[in-house]
Amino acid sequence: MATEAEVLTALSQIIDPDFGKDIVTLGFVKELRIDGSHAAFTIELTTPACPVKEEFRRQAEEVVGRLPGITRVSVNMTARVAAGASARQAIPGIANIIAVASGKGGVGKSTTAVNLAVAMAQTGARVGLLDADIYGPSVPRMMGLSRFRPEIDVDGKIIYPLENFGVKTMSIGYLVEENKAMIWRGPMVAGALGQLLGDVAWGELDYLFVDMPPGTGDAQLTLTQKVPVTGAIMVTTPQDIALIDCRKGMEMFRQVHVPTLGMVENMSQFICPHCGEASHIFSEGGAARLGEEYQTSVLAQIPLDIRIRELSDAGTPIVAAHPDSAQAAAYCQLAGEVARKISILNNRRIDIPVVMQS
Ligand SMILES: Nc1ncnc2c1ncn2[C@@H]1O[C@H](COP(=O)(O)OP(=O)(O)OP(=O)(O)O)[C@@H](O)[C@H]1O
Repeated sequence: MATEAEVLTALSQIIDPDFGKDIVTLGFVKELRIDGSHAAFTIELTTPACPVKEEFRRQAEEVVGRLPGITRVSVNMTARVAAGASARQAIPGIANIIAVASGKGGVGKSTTAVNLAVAMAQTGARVGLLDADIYGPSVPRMMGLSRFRPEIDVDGKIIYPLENFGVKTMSIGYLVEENKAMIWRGPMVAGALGQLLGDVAWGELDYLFVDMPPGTGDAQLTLTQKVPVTGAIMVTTPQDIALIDCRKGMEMFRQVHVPTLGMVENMSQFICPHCGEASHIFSEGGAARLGEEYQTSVLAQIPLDIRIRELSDAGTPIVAAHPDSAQAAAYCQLAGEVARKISILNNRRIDIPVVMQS
């Protein structure tokens, strides 16, 4: 019969590529039990969106299954998302707040935020989406919730988020007529956003995405200082004018010590639906070059695609409407990359205990 120590030694051959350590040392292996020839254990990852989740399961079954005396291996894959340092102090229950930002307007920031949030929720993570784009809130429409109004408790102190596609959402668009918010100045915007964060019954969330207002003005700066952000994602198109503004956005985050998790190159290419040829309508390669300069990477390239636009307009993000499409796969890749980057960031801040639970 194999011993627990032998199973752990076998499992210590599995290396997490992001942390550069084996999964036993990282404390991922839990609840190990050996019952005759049956070995059962849990692998607890740092995110349910882990891109190598299935690979870990396969390797674990293989290395333990090879041990003499073991004929059956049961691996239970779970995840516990660690809280980012800033988020941990600020809003109880919300582990990580991620700003989805763009230097330039109209580059597809909201479309990206919405599809990213839905893709992340599909992995089993607990996800919220805060529409902080006070001047042009798009989340209600893109999430198919524009006809609904949130419940507010009798004292007017707690606002309940509206949920669709597994994502809890809040938007100024649910509460204020659009043309009223349009004329708000920076401090009012920051005040309203503070309220949307603090007074909303978000519950327990692994990731709260914030669809930021476009640009790098005062309102954005105040917001990044007010909201305890774990990291920021910059959405850009590949054209020079958008990249110049993207650079300004990254500079702004640098100033307020918010790490940039990476960039999303939206509308990166257009695939002709008739002949299948790819055209780089907004140029190519620019985001990668900017990424090198800022020591950050392009997390995903999203094509310019008519269905992405049509489905956003219709209130069913493509990730929910066609989860098996190539377009949805690009957003799922983005979700995996974002989760990875956050895990790496939070792992640097906390000491992972090397304690086994049995
Ligand atoms: N990859 C894409 N393919 C096709 N259309 C897209 C894509 N991304 C965004 N769009 C469309 O481009 C328009 C602008 O997108 P979106 O509202 O997401 O941009 P934004 O950067 O959030 O804008 P704003 O500056 O107004 O906040 C929308 O009509 C949207 O449907």
